[in-house]
Amino acid sequence: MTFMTENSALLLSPAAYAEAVTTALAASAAYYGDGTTPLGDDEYDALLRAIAAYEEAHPDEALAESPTGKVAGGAVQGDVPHSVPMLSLDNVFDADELAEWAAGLERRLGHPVAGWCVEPKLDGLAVAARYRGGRLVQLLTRGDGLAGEDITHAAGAVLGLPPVLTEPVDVELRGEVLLTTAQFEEANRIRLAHEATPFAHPRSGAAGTLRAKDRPYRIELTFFAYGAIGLDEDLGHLALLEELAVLGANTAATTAAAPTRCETLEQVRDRIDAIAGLRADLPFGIDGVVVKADTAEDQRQAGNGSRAPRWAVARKLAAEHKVTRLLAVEWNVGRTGIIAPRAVLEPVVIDGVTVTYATLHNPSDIARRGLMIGDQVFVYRAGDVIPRVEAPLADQRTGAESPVVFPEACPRCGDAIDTSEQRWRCVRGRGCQAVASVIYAAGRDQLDIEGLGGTRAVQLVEAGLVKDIADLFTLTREQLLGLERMGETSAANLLAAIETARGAALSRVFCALGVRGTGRTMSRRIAAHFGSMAAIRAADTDTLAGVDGIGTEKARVIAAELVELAPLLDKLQAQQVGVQVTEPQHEPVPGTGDGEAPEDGPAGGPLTGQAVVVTGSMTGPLAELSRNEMNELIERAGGKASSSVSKRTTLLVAGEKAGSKRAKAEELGIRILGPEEFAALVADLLPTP
Ligand SMILES: NC(=O)c1ccc[n+]([C@@H]2O[C@H](COP(=O)([O-])OP(=O)(O)OC[C@H]3O[C@@H](n4cnc5c(N)ncnc54)[C@H](O)[C@@H]3O)[C@@H](O)[C@H]2O)c1
Ligand SMILES: [Zn+2]
Repeated sequence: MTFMTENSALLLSPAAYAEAVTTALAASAAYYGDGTTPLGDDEYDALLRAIAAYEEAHPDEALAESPTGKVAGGAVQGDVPHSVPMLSLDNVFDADELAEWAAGLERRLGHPVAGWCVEPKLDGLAVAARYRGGRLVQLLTRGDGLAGEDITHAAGAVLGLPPVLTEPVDVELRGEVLLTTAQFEEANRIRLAHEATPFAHPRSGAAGTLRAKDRPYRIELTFFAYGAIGLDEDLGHLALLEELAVLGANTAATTAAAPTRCETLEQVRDRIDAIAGLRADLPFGIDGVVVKADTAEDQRQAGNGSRAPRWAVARKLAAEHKVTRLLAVEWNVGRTGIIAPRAVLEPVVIDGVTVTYATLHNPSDIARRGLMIGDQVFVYRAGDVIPRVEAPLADQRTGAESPVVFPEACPRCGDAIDTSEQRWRCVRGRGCQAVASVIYAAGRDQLDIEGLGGTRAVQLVEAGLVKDIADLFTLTREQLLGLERMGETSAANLLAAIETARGAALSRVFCALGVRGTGRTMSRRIAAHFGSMAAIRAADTDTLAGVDGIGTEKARVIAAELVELAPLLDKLQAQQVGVQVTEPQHEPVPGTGDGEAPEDGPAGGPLTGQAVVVTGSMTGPLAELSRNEMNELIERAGGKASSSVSKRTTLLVAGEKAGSKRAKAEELGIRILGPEEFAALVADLLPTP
């Protein structure tokens, strides 16, 4: 398919236009049929906008079967005529379009709208439920809007749609049938137990379930009423909803996103924002917020178009489900030895965020969903949840897909995998991590323990002497001498190096922990911000987010890691590691948390107020310093170290072979010093060799 981009799509030829129409019709037929469409809703909407734009530019070429202006895009039919047409809704995509739409409505009315109702746009299927004498006699789909399909057989499984109303009235209820999140999960549990393919997402599950006739199992759905025919015609919309609830039907009034009366457009916008904010926590999916003129009088006066009423509009929210390709499955070993699969995706933007990875929970999850590498998959992301792969679009397979390869040995240490539980685990458990974390912690930019390289780390872990980095500090000479190829001298040297590490700066000890999302720079910032390990441990997510460069998301990860690391941190504290306060203390400066202001470090140092970047190789007194040590030096001197040159950079230390950073600094007129000049500037702070 040639068409894919959002919003910007243009159809350039009659052939492209015809292809787009065919694609849209096929997608709609699948969407309203069994829900197996290959397109995400955003893509479908963009496709329709492109088709409409082409038709506006070339009115003579418009095809009769075009979806433009038709309920359900003209792709579905029905054989039971509706009492009153079941219409769709016009869409707006932002606050400006909403204001424009409202102004148009008020122009048409010739007076301001006498109050609005704002309610969730439930992401399911529209149905009409006919009651005679208070008894449910027929359930219909929307179909093409004029006639629907009879789905009365499904009524018994729909919660909120009473078989008998509280009053013996003749009425037709209209509303949405959907699978709540819990019903969706239960549905897929049931489907898998019956060896049926899982539903790709809740809406398609609802569509399939309503139309299915002879399933050997029952899947429960939920109804929300939002309209009726045959009640008092002078009821405003909110009053009508109340009446429906009295009759026994479920309405959105029972939810956190309850329909709300708004007097002004500003209140409407606030309520839309509020409902959008609730979205991730609602127990069912919404794909927008519906704004309706509330009074019956305004509705009558505005009237209906052929596809949609003129007194209501849907403010669409970004889709939470997107279709993309599963490129690979990665296997990551966690701290406790859990081996977890992760989906690598063709990058896809969901609600403004580019998603490249998604969780797959555990190996059986992959098997259960029948995923294959190369599959088109539905990916779900809402609010702060970790994106997850919902299901493959099995009917989109080309034959080029390949099975997901499950690891036979631990991807980190190569030892065996314990597959007896749902979550796989390296047989070494935490020990699997131990070697890697000891090597990392002993590294030059962390605890800098000379003589503790890869081989030694493996030896120590295998001998059972070291399970985590705290164990290093209780090693004895006798224990070391018991190891192969360990003589008196090496043992003494190693113990001495470990003893030095006991007094390492807080930033280095923190860095040695290998907390996810914190490298050297971040560790220095955290250490400088809090000043002690106790203060870091006491910090909650909000406090952590106050550290320059840590967003809320990262703060949450760090806080969670610190909780997980508590036993290790206790051990380190007992060993007096990282308790020495060697970090420059500093109070966060309010109002300067813009990411680049040189705010860290003690006042009064030679680099106070300077934003410093180092490039090229250092010579002279600085020759021995790693880049991290250079950055530590800059911060000790009151400056702020950064790795890239920007307008805010005030000083570049350029050594030999300085390249593009130097050029950029020259271009920006930034002060440049050679290593020797810089060394002179900070001479008092240089480590004594
Ligand atoms: N992915 C695809 O292939 C594909 C194909 C066809 C349609 N679609 C999606 O469906 C949309 C068009 O479908 P549509 O015509 O059903 O229109 P719609 O979903 O944009 O809006 C109209 C429908 O909203 C529903 N609705 C939910 N809550 C409501 C409330 N509180 N008050 C009134 N109505 C409410 C009703 O069912 C109504 O028929 C497209 O914008 C697209 O996102 C997707
Ligand atoms: Zn392992």
